[in-house]
Amino acid sequence: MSKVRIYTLAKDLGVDNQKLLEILDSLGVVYKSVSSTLDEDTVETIKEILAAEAAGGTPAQPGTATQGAPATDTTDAATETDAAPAAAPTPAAPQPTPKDDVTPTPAAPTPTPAQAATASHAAAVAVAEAPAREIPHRSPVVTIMGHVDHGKTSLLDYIRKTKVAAKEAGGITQHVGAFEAQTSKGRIVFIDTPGHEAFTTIRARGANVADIAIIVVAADDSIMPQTREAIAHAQAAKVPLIVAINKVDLPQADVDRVKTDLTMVNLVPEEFGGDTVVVPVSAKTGEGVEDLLEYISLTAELEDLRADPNGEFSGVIIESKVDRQAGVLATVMVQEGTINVGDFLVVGETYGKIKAMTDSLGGRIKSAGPSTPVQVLGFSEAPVSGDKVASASNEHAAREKVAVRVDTRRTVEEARAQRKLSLEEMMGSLVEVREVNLILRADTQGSVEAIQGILAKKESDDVKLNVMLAGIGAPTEGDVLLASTAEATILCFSVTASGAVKKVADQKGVDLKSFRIIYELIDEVDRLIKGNVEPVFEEKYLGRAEVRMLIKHPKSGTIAGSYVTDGSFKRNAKAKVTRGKQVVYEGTIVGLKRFKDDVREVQTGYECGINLDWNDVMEGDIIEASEMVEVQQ
Ligand SMILES: Nc1nc2c(ncn2[C@@H]2O[C@H](COP(=O)(O)OP(=O)(O)OP(=O)(O)O)[C@@H](O)[C@H]2O)c(=O)[nH]1
Repeated sequence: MSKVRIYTLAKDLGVDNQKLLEILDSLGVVYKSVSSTLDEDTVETIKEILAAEAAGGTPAQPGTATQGAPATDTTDAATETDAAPAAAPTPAAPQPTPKDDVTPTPAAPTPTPAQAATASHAAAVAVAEAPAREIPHRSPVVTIMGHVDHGKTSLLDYIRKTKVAAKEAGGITQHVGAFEAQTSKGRIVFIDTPGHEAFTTIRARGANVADIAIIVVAADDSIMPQTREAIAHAQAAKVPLIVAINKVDLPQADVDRVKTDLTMVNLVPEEFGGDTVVVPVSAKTGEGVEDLLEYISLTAELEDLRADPNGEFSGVIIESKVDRQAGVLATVMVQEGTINVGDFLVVGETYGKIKAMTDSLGGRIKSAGPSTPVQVLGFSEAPVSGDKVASASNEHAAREKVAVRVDTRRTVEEARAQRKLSLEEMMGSLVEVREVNLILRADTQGSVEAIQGILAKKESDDVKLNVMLAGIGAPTEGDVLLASTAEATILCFSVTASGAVKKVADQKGVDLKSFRIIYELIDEVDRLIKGNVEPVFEEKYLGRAEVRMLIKHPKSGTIAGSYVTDGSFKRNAKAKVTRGKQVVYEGTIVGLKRFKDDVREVQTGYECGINLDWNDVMEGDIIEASEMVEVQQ
C-alpha cells in the first residue's frame, strides 16, 4: 500500500480529521498538516485503534481501571465526555491517566499496542477536549487575495454561482461584501470586498476578520508584486494561507513553475516537503475548485475555530453604504454572540438600533450568530469598514458606551501628545527577542537582495529583523497599511513614495524613509536595532576662539581671523558668537582655514580663518563652537 494523506484516510474511515490528528498525537507521530502522508504501519495502527474503540465496553469500575481491558474502558470514558461535556465523570470512573492505561497489573491481559494507544489516546482526548467542547465550532471566514487579473473575482464568482443556495423568494440578491457558500464539507463564508479590504483597511483598524487567506496565482504569470504583498498581509495577520494556482486550463499554464517560484518566497509546497497547501484550479472550468473548498474546510478544522452564539456579541463592519431610500446599510460580520432585530449596536462613537437585517442572499432575518455576514439597517451614520461593533442592552447603555469611548479617545490623545517612552518601549523587552519589522522597497532586484544580504548579517540573539515584504518599485498604500498594522518601518532605496502614499503614511504614523546611499539605509537599520526610537542628540561644547582680525573674501564674504583659546574648532560645527554679554549670532561654521588651506579641525593655540556665512562678525567677538552628538540610550 502506498502512503496515504491524513484527510484521505479520515474520509475513508468515516472519522473527522481532528480525531485522526488526536490519535496521531497520542502515537507521537509527527505531521505538518492534514495533507501530510502516513506510512502503512501507522495506518494499520490507526485502524486497530478505531476498531478497538468501535468494539466499545463498559465504563471502568473502581479498582478495575487497570485490571480489565484498558482500551475499552477508557474509550467509553472518552465517549461519555463527548456526549456530555459538562457532566463530571462518575465517582466510579476516575479519569484514568495515560500512564495508568498502559500499565496493567500482572493479572490483566497485556493489551495490544493498539489497545494501549487507544487507552492513552482516549484519556488524552477526554482531558483535552472537555473544556473546549462547550464552545461550538463556527464556519471559517475566507478572503481571496492576489495580483491584479490573476482571477480573484472569477474564482469568487464561480464559487458563488455553484455553491450559494438559490435565493429566497422575494429576496433581492445584493452586494454586501460577503457571501456564504454551502459545500459538502459545510458552510464557508467568503469576503468579497474588493481591494483586499479584509487585510488592509479592516486590519489597519485593528480588526481581524478573516481566518484563512487564499492567495490566487495565475498559472501563466506566476508570482507578481501584489502576490508578494498578499502573502505578506496574510503572514502579518498570522492566518493560514492556501495557494490557489488559477487558470490551469490555459495551454501556457505552468503549475510547476509557480510551485518553484513559491519556494523563492519561502512558501514551500507540501509536495516539495514544505507545509504550504497548493491547489491547482480553474475559475473558468471549475477544475480543482472542489478540492480548494475541501482544503479550506480541512484548514478550518485544524484551526479549531469556535465562537459562542450565546456569548457577548462582537462583530466587525465589512462595508457600508448609504442607500437613497433605505438609509445607511452596513454589513456586519458577527464574530461572537448573536444579534437580533431591535438590538442596539455601538460602532466607534455612534450607535444605532437594528430596524431590519438581511442575510447575504437578501432574505430578511431576525437574528444572526457567529460567522454570519448580515446587512443591518439602523445606523444614522455610515460606519467605516474595520470598525468593531458591540451591542448594548438598551439606548441608555448604548449612550453610556459611546460616552466612555469618547472619554477614552480624548485621554489617549492627550497622553499621546505628551508621550514619554518607557525604558521597555525604547529597548524592547529585556528578556524576549525583539522583532524589528521592515518593509523594503528598492529600484532593482539586485538592490533588494544586496540589502537583504546585509540585514541577514545584522540579526543577533536579541534582535530579529523581520523583512515582511521586499519589493521593487515605489512603496504603495498597501505597504503603508501593512506597516501600520505590523508596526513596521518602510525603507526605500533609490525609490521614493508618491505624495499620496506619503500622506497616508503621515496619517497612520508610519515611518517611511528613502535613501540613495545603501550605507545610510543600513545606518537607519542599526538605529532601529538599537532601540527603535528617534535618536536623541545633545549639544557638546567643542571650543572657544577670539576674533582678532577680519578678512574680506570675494566669494565667502567676511572671514573671522581667530585664535583658538580653548578646545578645538571643527568644520560644520555649530557656532555661537557673543559680543560682550550678548549673543549676536548663532549658526554653522561653513568653512575653516589655516592660511590658504581648508582644514577640518583646528586645535587650541592656533590661528585660523572661520567662515560663518555671516558678514557682521567683528573684532573682539568670541566664537564658541559646539556639535550635536547622539546620546547612547
Ligand atoms: N482561462 C482562464 N481565464 C481566467 C480564469 N480566471 C480568470 N480568468 C480571466 O482572467 C481575467 C482576470 O480575471 P479577474 O477575475 O477579473 O481577476 P482579478 O484578480 O479579480 O482582477 P482584479 O479585480 O482586476 O484584481 C479575466 O479576463 C478572466 O476571465 C481561469 O481560470 N482561466
